[in-house]
Amino acid sequence: MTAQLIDGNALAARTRADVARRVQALKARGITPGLAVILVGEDPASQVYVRHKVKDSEEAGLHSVLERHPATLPEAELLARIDALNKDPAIHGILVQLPLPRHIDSARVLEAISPAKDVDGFHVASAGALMTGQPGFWPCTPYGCMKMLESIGYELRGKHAVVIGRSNIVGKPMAMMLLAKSATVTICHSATHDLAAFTRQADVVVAAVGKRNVLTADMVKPGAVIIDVGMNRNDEGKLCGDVDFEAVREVAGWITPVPGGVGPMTRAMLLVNTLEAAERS
Ligand SMILES: Nc1nc(=O)c2c([nH]1)NC[C@@H]1CN(c3ccc(C(=O)N[C@@H](CCC(=O)O)C(=O)O)cc3)C=[N+]21
Ligand SMILES: [Mg+2]
Repeated sequence: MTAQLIDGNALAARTRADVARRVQALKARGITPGLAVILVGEDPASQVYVRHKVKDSEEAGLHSVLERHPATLPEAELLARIDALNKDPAIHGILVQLPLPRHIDSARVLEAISPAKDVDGFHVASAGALMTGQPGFWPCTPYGCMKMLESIGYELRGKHAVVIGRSNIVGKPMAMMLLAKSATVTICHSATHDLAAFTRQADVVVAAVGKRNVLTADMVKPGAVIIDVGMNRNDEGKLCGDVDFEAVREVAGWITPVPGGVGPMTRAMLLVNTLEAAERS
């Protein structure tokens, strides 16, 4: 059996088209959704990512502002910029690209963003809202994973979902979203004894570790749904996920590729969150 692919590029394109339609409807009411993206420093990967985010938003008809600051920007100045954007009525979403330079306290910066404009969903208020089932912004990567599961009509209720990874950005919010759909959720991490014993029981595995071949074919129950959040480089320098894709696809029922899986959906969900921030304003 060869797994069916969950095509993140195609789903992201449909999501962006839907956002573009809703943006036009908002514009007809005199509201243009606005996204501010703040980049501190010259990290090459971050420069590529923020350019993508700005391009995506412009193509969907959003107004976007890219703010670039030198790596030496004092934390107080960054906080002052966030304060100004919090008060700017043309801006509905604020994203501070991570990682930040070491002299800046990332947690303090993320907490300075108004929860009403927290389209990354990284504020503690957003995390608390997700955990307690209240309205708030969901982090784009796990939210995109949920949309991928939804796109194949997968019923999570009563299923065993194993999340590998416990970051605040992916693993923990992913577990909360799966739990909200009444899955039985296990969170595995670097201290887990016998990871394979858990993944072999899983109907759904979400791999979000940031290490190649964390999930191999012998660790997968036949027919399981495999969501690969990893973004790594193989020995040839090619982008690859956390899953041993070619071998696992012969066992799994569904699988997301890297590239072309979770990454494009992460970007699309940022547009959705920004649009919804404007709709709520
Ligand atoms: N405040 C903040 N929010 C973020 O959401 C955030 C961040 N900081 N810092 C960096 C990470 C990384 N990230 C990616 C999203 C999509 C792709 C993506 O679209 N990847 C493509 C391939 C890209 C390529 O070819 O290099 C894919 O998987 O198909 C990649 C990386 C968002 N991040
Ligand atoms: Mg990703």
